[in-house]
Amino acid sequence: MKIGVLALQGAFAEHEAMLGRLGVEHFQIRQKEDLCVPMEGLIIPGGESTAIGKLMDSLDMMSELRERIGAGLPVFGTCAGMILLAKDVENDSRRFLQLMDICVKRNAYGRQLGSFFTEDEFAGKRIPMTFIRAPYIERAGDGVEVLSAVGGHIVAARERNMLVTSFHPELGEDTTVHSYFIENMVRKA
Ligand SMILES: NC(=O)CC[C@H](N)C(=O)O
Repeated sequence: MKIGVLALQGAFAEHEAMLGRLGVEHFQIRQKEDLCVPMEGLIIPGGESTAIGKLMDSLDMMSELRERIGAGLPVFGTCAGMILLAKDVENDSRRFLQLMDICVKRNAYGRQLGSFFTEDEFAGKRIPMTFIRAPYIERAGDGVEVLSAVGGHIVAARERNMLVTSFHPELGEDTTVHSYFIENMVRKA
C-alpha cells in the first residue's frame, strides 16, 4: 500500500513522519507526473488553502485530482485540505476541488488568536487536537458522517472516501486519525 502526500506547501513532512511511524509506504506529490505513481490513498495537508489551490492550478493538477478523488480514491484533508475539498466556503469567494458536501468557514476561530489545543472525541475515542487558524464545518450534507464536534462545531467528518479534520493530527504523537484513514478507508476501499 502506498499513500501519496501532496507536497506543494504546508505540513506535508509531518504527515510523512506519521505514515512512517505507522509503517505505511508513502511518496511526495510535487508535480503532475507524480500522479502517475500508483497510490491507494492521498493526503492533502494543512497550510494555506489559497497557496495550495493556486499551485494545484498552475501545476495543472486540479482536474486530475478532482477526477481521481471523485472516482473513489481515499483522501484525507487536514485544515487547509478540508477547505480544498469542500463544495462550499462560507466566508471566501474561492472554491477549489468542490467534492465534499460541506460548507466550511475559513479561519473560523479568528485569524491571529485562533490557535489552540484541546482534547475531545474522534469517532468515540478521546484524542489530542491541535487547531491552527482552523476552519470548521458550518453545514454538512446528509451523506456526511460527523466524527468530531468541539464546542458545537463539526471539526472532523467523513463522506464516502473523503475524510477531513479541522485540527492537525500529524503534529502530535497520537496516531488515531491516521490509523482510522488507513484501516477504515484505504484498506477497505
Ligand atoms: N492550518 C491550516 O491549514 C490553516 C488553514 C488556513 N487558515 C487557510 O485558510 O487556508
